[in-house]
Amino acid sequence: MIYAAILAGGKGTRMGNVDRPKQFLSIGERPIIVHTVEKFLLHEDFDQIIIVTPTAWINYTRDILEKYIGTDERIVITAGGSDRNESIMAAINWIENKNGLTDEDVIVTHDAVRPFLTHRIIKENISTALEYGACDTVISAIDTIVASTDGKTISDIPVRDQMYQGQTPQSFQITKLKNHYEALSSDERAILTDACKILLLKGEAVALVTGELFNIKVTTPYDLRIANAILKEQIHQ
Ligand SMILES: Nc1ccn([C@@H]2O[C@H](COP(=O)(O)OP(=O)(O)OP(=O)(O)O)[C@@H](O)[C@H]2O)c(=O)n1
Ligand SMILES: O=P(O)(O)OC[C@@H](O)[C@@H](O)[C@@H](O)CO
Repeated sequence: MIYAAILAGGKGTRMGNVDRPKQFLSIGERPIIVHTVEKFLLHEDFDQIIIVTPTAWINYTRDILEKYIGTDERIVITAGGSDRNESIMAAINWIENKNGLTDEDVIVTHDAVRPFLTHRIIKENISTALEYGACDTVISAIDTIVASTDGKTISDIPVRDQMYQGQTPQSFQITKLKNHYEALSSDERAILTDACKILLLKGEAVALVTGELFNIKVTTPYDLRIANAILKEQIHQ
């Protein structure tokens, strides 16, 4: 089976003083999450599209999806977790409880606040996860990456042509992701800001899928302005 997990379980604190989590703010005439869910519904490969949201926002999520998209039997809405990876695991738990898990099952995990992903990115995530067991959507680093372990002086400047910026989707053979996540210590889990590192910590290979510069994550008020500009540009293309 091929599943999508659309990660909308966050609070959006970096968006500042808004009346709802950022995934429900609008770009153009529609909430960000509606733009994102629509991209997945346009893909016939998905057997189920699991949207994880904060418990208090489950009914609201159902209402806005019905208002803007209508109903679709592939859509499931369930409560997210305490952090991004716990939200992914909440989606996997839903799958296991409903359908069980086999080693052939793949999940495409995606930030709900990245509404500009493309059909090609989704297609390549599915095929690459089926072939390699795990993949990450990335773009080549544009700026030179500077590392600092003390936050005061530079500890490293890696070779830029070996550097990439992580985006999403991040896609996996489900049993591989689940088994490795459950084997992590709490210290290992605490440093994670994505899901691919779960596999790396356990020595697994993670393949690259090429993203797009416009596949941005809407995190701050500035990103919201950029996202509206990207939407306007795409509408007029
Ligand atoms: N417990 C969580 C935390 C985050 N996310 C999702 O993961 C994506 C990327 O995370 P981020 O941009 O950090 O979102 P927030 O955690 O909501 O933002 P902030 O850190 O500003 O609070 C978002 O779509 C967010 O909804 C999630 O599903 N469950
Ligand atoms: O939750 P944060 O915004 O801190 O980070 C999320 C990002 O790591 C995630 O969206 C991808 O970029 C992973 O590569």
